[in-house]
Amino acid sequence: MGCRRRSLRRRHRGCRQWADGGCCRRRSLSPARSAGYQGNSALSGAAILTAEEMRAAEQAIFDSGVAPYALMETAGAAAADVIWRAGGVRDTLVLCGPGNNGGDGFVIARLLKARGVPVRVAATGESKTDSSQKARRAWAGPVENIADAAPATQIVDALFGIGLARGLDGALAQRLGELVDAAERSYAIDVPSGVDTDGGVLLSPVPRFDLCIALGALKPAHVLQPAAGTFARLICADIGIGANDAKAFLLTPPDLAEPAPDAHKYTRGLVDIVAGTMAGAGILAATAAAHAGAGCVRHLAPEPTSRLPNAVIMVTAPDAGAVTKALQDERIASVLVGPGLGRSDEARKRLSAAVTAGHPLVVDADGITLLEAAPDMLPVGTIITPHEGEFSRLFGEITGNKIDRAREAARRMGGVVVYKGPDTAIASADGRIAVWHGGSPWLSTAGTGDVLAGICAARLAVTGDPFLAACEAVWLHGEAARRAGAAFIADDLIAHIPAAVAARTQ
Ligand SMILES: NC(=O)C1=CN([C@@H]2O[C@H](COP(=O)(O)OP(=O)(O)OC[C@H]3O[C@@H](n4cnc5c(N)ncnc54)[C@H](OP(=O)(O)O)[C@@H]3O)[C@@H](O)[C@H]2O)[C@@H](O)CC1
Ligand SMILES: [K+]
Repeated sequence: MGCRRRSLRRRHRGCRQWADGGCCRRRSLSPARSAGYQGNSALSGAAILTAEEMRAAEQAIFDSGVAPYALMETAGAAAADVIWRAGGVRDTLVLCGPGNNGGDGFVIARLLKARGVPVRVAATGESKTDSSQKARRAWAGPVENIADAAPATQIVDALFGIGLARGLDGALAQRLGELVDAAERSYAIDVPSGVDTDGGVLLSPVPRFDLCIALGALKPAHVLQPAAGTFARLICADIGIGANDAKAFLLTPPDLAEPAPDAHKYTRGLVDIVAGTMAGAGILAATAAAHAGAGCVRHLAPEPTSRLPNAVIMVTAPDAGAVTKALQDERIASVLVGPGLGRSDEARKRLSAAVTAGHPLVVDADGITLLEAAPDMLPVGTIITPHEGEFSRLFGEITGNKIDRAREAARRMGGVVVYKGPDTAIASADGRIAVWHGGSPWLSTAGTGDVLAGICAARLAVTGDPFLAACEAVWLHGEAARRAGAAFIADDLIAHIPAAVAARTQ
């Protein structure tokens, strides 16, 4: 065990992938700002702040002596700079709401105009905050009524940000949609107007923007569906917000290490897959585990099969007693149970054998279903990988957004929850949360969950750290899918795991 851990110590690289200042989803922060997050193991990505946390972070800046209007100028300048670089000199219409998001819009309009961009401004009505009134006064041009404003090549949505309290009224939502549809390029300032910042849901119809410019930090709406689907690309502009107290972070690519020079298959990690009657799922999981860095994988199934890779050791374990016996091996570094397990009484016994064996554990699929709303029966540190339906069956109703639900579930079970979906929240019982989003939509195909569970088991065997293992697995799974391209099946996905591992190995 000690040798295995020593050989696989690793560090994440912080936000190096964003150092190019690229303007795309999952490329957002400056390296200088992200450096502050590096102390949080496996959590070196961009901070995700709720509206309340964002206001607290802003207040900290004000308390340090920065005037609110100065911060608005900083935010508007950062956004204007992005729009200038992306759009250059194109006729632009900036839509301004009554609050500080609208104030940002007036600053953006003024600064773009100063750069020679033909800019018009349309507002919903009066500006209601001190800062937004100041920004409006500094805008020297006319202010049109949104209802009558002519379309433009570029649209900037500065109607509502984190202060949106309810859905837009029908006429305004429709007008916003028409203007965005008519434009060649569209930008949402901070969040697209109509999305619930914390919930990640749509409070009224929201058009799809080309680019969302998050101000200061990411918000749940930037990473959780369906809100995260309302823009094609995302950039987070640095406005000097300190987010060291953030509880949730964007998942970043892991840094993996080669096996130690003196490694052998057991020091690299022996993974046992406790399979059941539905052979395919267990085979997918075992094959994925074997491709994700484990030293050795054993497949414990009721029946022999000829469909396993030669490198996977087939162990015929016809009943739970045989599973218990096979798991009495101190070399085992992790056990996966669930894929293809079935839901019979015998499956339940096999699950029990896996759960009580005393090894680091990953539970997926039927294993989760068989727990029957008793997640606390799992050993501390277990990784579970539920999709939406499995999560609800296991934990029942938990309030809050997906990040909140994952956090509470991890606390209740005392382990790591990989709450799967197009947005996957990875939560640890100690409160750490990483969110992965923006992956290939082709992952929505049968068997990919089994592959993810197998990768989790491999990384758990390699690292001995459940949260780190889950973070690595989710990233590797998403990266393998990206490399697999379109219309792949789960079997194809496995072939791309080694390249994903290689891409992150020093
Ligand atoms: N703090 C700072 O200095 C900085 C903040 N920054 C920026 O400020 C943004 C947050 O600003 P904010 O808090 O003023 O809220 P914001 O999103 O503009 O909207 C609130 C207004 O909208 C109104 N309203 C709400 N829902 C509505 C609806 N459905 N239909 C109609 N009206 C509705 C609401 O009125 P009420 O609910 O009272 O009726 C209120 O008047 C943030 O996202 C970032 O862009 C940056 O500049 C950095 C510096
Ligand atoms: K907005």
